Amino acid sequence: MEVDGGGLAAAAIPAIDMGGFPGELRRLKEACHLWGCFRVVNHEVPRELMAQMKAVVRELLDMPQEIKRRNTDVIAGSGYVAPSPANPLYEALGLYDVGSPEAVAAFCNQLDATPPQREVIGKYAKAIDELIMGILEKLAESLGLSRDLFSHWPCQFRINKYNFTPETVGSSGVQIHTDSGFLTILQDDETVGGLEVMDRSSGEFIPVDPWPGTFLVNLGDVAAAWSNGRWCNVKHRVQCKQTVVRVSIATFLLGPKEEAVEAPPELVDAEHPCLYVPFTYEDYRKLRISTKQQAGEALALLRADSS
Ligand SMILES: O=C(O)CCC(=O)C(=O)O
Ligand SMILES: [Fe+2]
Repeated sequence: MEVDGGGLAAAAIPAIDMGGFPGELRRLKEACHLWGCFRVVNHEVPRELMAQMKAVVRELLDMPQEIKRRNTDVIAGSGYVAPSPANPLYEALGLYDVGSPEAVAAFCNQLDATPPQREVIGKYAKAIDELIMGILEKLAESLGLSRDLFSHWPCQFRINKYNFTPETVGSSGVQIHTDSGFLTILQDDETVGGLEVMDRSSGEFIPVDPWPGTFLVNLGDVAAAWSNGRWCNVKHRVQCKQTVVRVSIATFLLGPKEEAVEAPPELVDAEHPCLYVPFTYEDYRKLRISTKQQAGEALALLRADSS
């Protein structure tokens, strides 16, 4: 696949060539350790499908509020998010469990999606699932693990719209947070910037410039715990910098549905004692909501050495 050149900032965040393995393993490992995020380039999701999905998402988000409100929560916070006093510029639609044909059909029915829109959503879900599987395989390999460690973890779509206007330049579209799950595949806006990730070494926010045809992968809190602290959960936010509507599509690979999140035994030894007590993703999600700690701080409550 052809990849357009990235901007200066895109060069700072590691770009991983999906066609470049096993050569890319060392850079992938470093990206997870130092950044908790990376761009994936040269992947197999067709550019045309990415564009079609963006168009469908814009159409759905442009529907009247009374229709969007039918997209109700399946798990806490998974459905429609209306603009609020805390986040007046932001709204989102959500689909929990992208891998379930029933869940996809329910989402499409709620929003009166047309047959062509349904077809695009279905194709995109399949293509992203394959991309996730490919990335997970490489992530496991980068740690010297080869087993299929992540099968049947549910995925959630969230399609985000930022209603940026001239008056809102300089304000926040989404506050600093980490993603709660294992990893996120983000198709950011093709032209409108605003996403920023924290450089852990300096604490500074680095702009993630649009880079059409690529995805940004963010590691979340579950990945930090599962890897026994080898990987970091990237802090990020969205700032209003331009006066144009910004649209992004996030696919979250959350965590195991019923079993506990815990580091595989290969990642625990005398030099790397187990950092976190086992926890279920659902309990962790509730903990983040109840403590209002959205930037990974809630993980500290699950430290094995906390009394
Ligand atoms: O819109 C973006 O670029 C980022 C969205 C995000 O961080 C999220 O949905 O968790
Ligand atoms: Fe996020």
